[in-house]
Amino acid sequence: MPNRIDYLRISLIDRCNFRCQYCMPEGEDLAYVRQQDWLTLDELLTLLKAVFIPLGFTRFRLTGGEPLLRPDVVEIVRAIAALPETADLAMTTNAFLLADKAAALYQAGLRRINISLDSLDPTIFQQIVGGRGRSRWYEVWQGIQTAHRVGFAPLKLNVVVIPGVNDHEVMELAALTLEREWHVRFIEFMPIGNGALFGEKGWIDSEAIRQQIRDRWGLVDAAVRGNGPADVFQIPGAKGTVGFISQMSECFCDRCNRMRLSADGWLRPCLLNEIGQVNLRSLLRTGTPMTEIRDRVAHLVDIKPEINYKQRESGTLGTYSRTMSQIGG
Ligand SMILES: Nc1nc2c(ncn2[C@@H]2O[C@H](COP(=O)(O)OP(=O)(O)OP(=O)(O)O)[C@@H](O)[C@H]2O)c(=O)[nH]1
Ligand SMILES: C[S@@+](CC[C@H](N)C(=O)[O-])C[C@H]1O[C@@H](n2cnc3c(N)ncnc32)[C@H](O)[C@@H]1O
Ligand code: SF4
Ligand code: SF4
Repeated sequence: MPNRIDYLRISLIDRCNFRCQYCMPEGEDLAYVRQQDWLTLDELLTLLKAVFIPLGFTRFRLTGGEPLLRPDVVEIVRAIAALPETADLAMTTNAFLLADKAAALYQAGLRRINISLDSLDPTIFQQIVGGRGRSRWYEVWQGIQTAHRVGFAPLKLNVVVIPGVNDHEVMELAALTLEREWHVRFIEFMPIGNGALFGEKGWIDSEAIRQQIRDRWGLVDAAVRGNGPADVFQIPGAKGTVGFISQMSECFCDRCNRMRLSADGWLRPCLLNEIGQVNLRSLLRTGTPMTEIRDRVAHLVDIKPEINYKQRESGTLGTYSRTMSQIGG
């Protein structure tokens, strides 16, 4: 029985205020989508109401680039949260601008937020996210604290583990869950965004990290689940959980439940396979009847199992014309 495809990751913008080494390294020349090519709020709502919701999509995640750079992000949240069919609305952000925006986002109806935090050391953090001067770790930490205070729950922290860069911090990051109701997820580095860095260092198997945690504190299965691919565990007695997103060492494509919509309206059936993409913005703007657009998307949903990524065994991925920041992770 194929999985139900009901989760849409919506990238609001392909720009970012960070330059994470593993995603959009400094110095790399990226062609950004022109602002007039962004799907407008009206176009996004039209697609949700007339295409995605009728096809059974009810769970939505706003991502980017950095979604908080999108000027109308609060209005977008309010509009999607107000749709009666929305069963879940979440955001993935680097949290640099979150301290100022957390309350407005919460009031607009956002309840769940995943934040990238690759290091607890401001110097290492700055090395990972790029930029000079005072580390931007402090604003991010402030953003996380504010989100917690405002009431976002579950609050998840995403850590991309880069061998030789932040892997020595894994235990300290896992320890955040002991006293706080936070959910720390370790993500295996994927070779999309910075092939050179990946080539040198590769990824660390989730099981190796689990074993370190098990040896120190013990580890049991946790009941808390998200919509995504994380396997979730808990240190006995901890308030939060530790999750593992193991796209390199373990395959979760057989439970894939999602598609991705880029800021300029390209619908992408699989993160790691460029086959089958369709430009919904262009269909919309050329007046294609909504029934026809819906049929095109319904067809993609039907054939998604054939498109889903299958080259995992080789341990390498293809070359991609769009990187993670452009797709939304
Ligand atoms: N290969 C692959 N990786 C994914 C997929 N979905 C999420 N990921 C990875 O998991 C990371 C974190 O995802 P999030 O944006 O936090 O979303 P999520 O894990 O789906 O969210 P929850 O609903 O909270 O479980 C992404 O940046 C990717 O690295 C997917 O479909 N395929
Ligand atoms: C592309 S970012 C967009 C949202 C936001 N800017 C952020 O960083 O949370 C979404 C997620 O992709 C992850 N990511 C980016 N490049 C990656 C890579 N090469 N391998 C694994 N995860 C990656 C990030 O860590 C982040 O959790
Ligand atoms: S991971 Fe997120 S914060 Fe880092 S460069 Fe990519 S889009 Fe920006
Ligand atoms: S790689 Fe493709 S098929 Fe596999 S989980 Fe990610 S989006 Fe789904």
